[in-house]
Amino acid sequence: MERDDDVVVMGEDVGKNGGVFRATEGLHDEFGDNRVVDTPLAESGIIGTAIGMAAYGMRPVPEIQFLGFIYPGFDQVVSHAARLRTRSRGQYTCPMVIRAPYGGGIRAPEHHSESSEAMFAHQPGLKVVIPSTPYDTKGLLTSAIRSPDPVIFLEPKLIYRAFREEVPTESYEVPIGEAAVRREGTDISVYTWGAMTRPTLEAAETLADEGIDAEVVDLRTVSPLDEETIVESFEKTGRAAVVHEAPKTGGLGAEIAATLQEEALLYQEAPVERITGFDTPFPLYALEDYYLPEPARIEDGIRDAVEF
Ligand SMILES: Cc1ncc(C[n+]2csc(CCOP(=O)(O)OP(=O)(O)O)c2C)c(N)n1
Repeated sequence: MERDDDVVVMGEDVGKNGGVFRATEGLHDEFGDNRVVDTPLAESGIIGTAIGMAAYGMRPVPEIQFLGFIYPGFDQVVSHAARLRTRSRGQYTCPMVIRAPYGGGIRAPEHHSESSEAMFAHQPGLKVVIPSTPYDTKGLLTSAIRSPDPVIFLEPKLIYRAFREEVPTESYEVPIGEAAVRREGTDISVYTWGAMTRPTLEAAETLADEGIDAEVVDLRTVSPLDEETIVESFEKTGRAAVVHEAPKTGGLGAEIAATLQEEALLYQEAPVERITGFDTPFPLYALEDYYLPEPARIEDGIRDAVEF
């Protein structure tokens, strides 16, 4: 925001209040009413306004308070933001970043915990980014804001303030569309992202004691997928599991499994395991821990694939 006056933050309570998760804290004091805008509770209006601002050269960063509340603005995202470039044959672009806390694990009520990243990944014209570390969050958000096209930037609520990491004060970019191999291994490739990265790494460490050496790939961007890194890892291990919070049916696990079939069938030694949430609406507190993949369930899934 210091470097580019066109970057404007907007959303429900992002200004004086600093946002429900304090992600925009201090920005209003520093940049004032015109750069940090408290909006009405109206997601369609927030995103629609941001699209207009973006089309005319600004770089709006609207916050949707929880991803589960984006649906009133979904029409704006799909019908307009995603296709402004193609509709206008490149005359207009939509350099907008929609930030939204998402995912489960913090005992929030209905609408606050779901993981609908696959819905956005299925829309051509959008990029969908999900960081899993503080360092990546800053670098990916910077890349997203500088991107000429719309980015859906999903922030896993479970890992806000969950751990600390050194983050440079200077500006840097982490490129969109590049996965990170978080743990190298030779027996199975485990693909995950966001808040599931840490329990997956924990499961991999436990399995290492049993002699199962899992490679853990944090996708970081779920659209476009980094097919090169995904396939390269699989060619080494021949086995795969995908861990995501979202329901299994129609989730990105299916997309990754299909990609492996198309690109590396002859390397495949076992069916691709999908370790996911369940095909139900996200449950209330009592069942939340059961719904979300946790290390023991992730370990079981990986064992199944390795022992097939
Ligand atoms: C469509 C939608 N967007 C966001 C929210 C999250 N949310 C819950 S309460 C609230 C603030 C409501 O403030 P106000 O309308 O002034 O009512 P108050 O609770 O202060 O009486 C928000 C943004 C929501 N519940 N639904």
